[in-house]
Amino acid sequence: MNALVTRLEDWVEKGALRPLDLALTRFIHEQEPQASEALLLATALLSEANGHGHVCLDLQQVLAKPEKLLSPADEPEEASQTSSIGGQLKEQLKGWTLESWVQALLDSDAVADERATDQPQAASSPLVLAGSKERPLLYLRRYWMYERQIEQGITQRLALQTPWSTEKLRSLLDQLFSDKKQTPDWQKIACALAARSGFAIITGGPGTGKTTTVVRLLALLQGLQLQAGKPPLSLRLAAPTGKAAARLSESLAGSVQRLDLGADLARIQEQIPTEVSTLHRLLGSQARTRHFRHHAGNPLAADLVVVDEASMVDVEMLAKLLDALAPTTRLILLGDKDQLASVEAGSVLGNLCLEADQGNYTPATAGWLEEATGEQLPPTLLSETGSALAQATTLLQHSYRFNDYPGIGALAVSVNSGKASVGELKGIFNSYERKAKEAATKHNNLQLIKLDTSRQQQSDSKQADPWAALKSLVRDGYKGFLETLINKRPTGTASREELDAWALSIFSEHKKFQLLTAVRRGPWGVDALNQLTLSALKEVEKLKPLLGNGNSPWYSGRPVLVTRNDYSLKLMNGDIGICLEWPTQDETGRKVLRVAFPDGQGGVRWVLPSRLQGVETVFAMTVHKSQGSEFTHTALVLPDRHNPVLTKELLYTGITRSSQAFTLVYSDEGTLETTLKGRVERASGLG
Ligand SMILES: Nc1ncnc2c1ncn2[C@@H]1O[C@H](COP(=O)(O)OP(=O)(O)OP(=O)(O)O)[C@@H](O)[C@H]1O
Repeated sequence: MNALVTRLEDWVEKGALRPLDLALTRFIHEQEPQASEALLLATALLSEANGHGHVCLDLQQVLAKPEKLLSPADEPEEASQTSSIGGQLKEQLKGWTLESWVQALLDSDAVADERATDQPQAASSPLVLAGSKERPLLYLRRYWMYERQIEQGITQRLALQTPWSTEKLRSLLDQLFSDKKQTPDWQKIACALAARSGFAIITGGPGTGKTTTVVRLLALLQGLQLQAGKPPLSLRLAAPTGKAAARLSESLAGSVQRLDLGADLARIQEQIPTEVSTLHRLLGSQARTRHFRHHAGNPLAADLVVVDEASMVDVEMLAKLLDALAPTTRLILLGDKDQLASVEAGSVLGNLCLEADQGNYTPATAGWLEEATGEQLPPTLLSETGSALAQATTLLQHSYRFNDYPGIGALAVSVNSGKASVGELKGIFNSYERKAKEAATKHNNLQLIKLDTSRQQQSDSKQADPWAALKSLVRDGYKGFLETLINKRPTGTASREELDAWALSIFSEHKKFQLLTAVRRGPWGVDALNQLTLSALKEVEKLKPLLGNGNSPWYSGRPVLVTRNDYSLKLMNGDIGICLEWPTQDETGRKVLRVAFPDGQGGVRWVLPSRLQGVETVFAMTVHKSQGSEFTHTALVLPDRHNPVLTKELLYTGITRSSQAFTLVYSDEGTLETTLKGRVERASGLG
């Protein structure tokens, strides 16, 4: 036993386990001094797996592919150490069978056997064995409870009956979708299915009309309500981050305005909310606790809740949301199932959408849809045995966003298919670069840059800078934003309105380019790329005085990302602000630096730099953090060697952050290949 604990300590030292994983293992050992190695190793591996986004530990997978465990999330320099740790883990597991491991776990009081029950027990064992005989899953009880809450909350809502007749639905749907462009009209189908059920999922890639559809759905539901002479429904909209909430709010306002309802339905328009809050705010987060103001004992007052960017919602958040809703409150999840999953444990939207590509609509659903919408489902999407969830899920299939920029759409589809080779990827880049040249457009819609960073090792100073192409890209990308900062700066007597207008024009320029990185640490991580960008920008003579001398973290032009919610400053995780130097000086004659943030209502919030606690420079941003945001041009930099975070989902998410142009920067062909083949795999009992 001591040998195992020593080994675990060694793994912590080498960064393969977190101190937290060891602490939990020690806790179990203290509770049960006779604990078996099987229990202690399982506890350490489970805790580590939770840290990497798995909701549970799939014991069979551990035995089959131990090398998939204990890999640091984004530190390539530790990969070699990890492989030897992988060897030690294999040795540790030698001779273990699934049956013997399960039996050893069940022999312990720390593990409760819940394989045969769906009902959460009030038992106190910290660990739960669930799943099935063939696929036993080990959970921390908390996570097991979350999954059960989600299953129950969804099942309960799927059983809710629609209060509206098919004729009434059809009549209003026909009015709302009189501009049919696709056959079948998936947006109309999504509205009908979401109106039929107490729970629905509307998923689709970028620009497939999720927001447009939800606005029409809200108009449909509010319209049916008002036509029945009832008071308007209470509708609440939320997103996982402040950034995503602000973006949805903006696009909803536009979509609601564009709704063409005719005079008789115009009053519906006034009853469609455009205000979107973060999920934390919706549920009433409380300082220093995991608990929310709203829960089963104090449910949220709403008839319907819509959650956008649901791919970013983790298992705990969804469980708490469902817990905070009254059993009759309807829930609709919107999001792109193919995007990266949440940072925290779980890949809930992906798990719930496992059947979405196949449709699996029953003949009964197809018949009802034909009556309610006039649309016919393709026979290939029908199944006699489709689940209840499949009947409430719609995959929007046609992207309207990339009509003018088809290169990004083509690239996203190819990467998402999981079948693209490096050769095919290069083919797509080449063909769109060529098209851009033929059309003589200044900016390429797609651009592929290969850096030869192996030359970095050589000390020959006459060698060209291996990072030159990347530096030139960021100089070009951030030029407009920094020039607006310099050229449009108001004079010393500027009014507050003029300062606000200046900041707003800087925000809109800043959204035109964003450098993305796959990893947080190391030479390809956020810090290194922030430094590289800063030094590249300082090579431009007129930008030098602007960007400070390195003595202070605060300088004019520093873009910052808020990394934790600050309710007193009304700043949310994901908000981006820009540090600006006011044209006036303070009473002591010093420069006045303020960080400008969009206030969400078209104005500016100015904050003293010293008041900002959780912020980081964001010339470069991880793809994870970029979720829920969109930029005119994004450039994604891949590291030069393989790393477990490099997956097709990461690449797809990076590509789809771009609205007009995308640049991929890589230096190693093999890494690009493994990225295209990599998959986010997260153990879970859902789906
Ligand atoms: N049925 C339609 N007919 C014509 N244009 C449409 C239709 N649906 C959506 N669009 C247009 O496509 C664009 C993207 O739509 P929308 O914002 O609703 O998509 P989304 O899936 O929410 O996008 P995102 O990926 O940004 O979240 C918008 O300009 C919208 O006006």
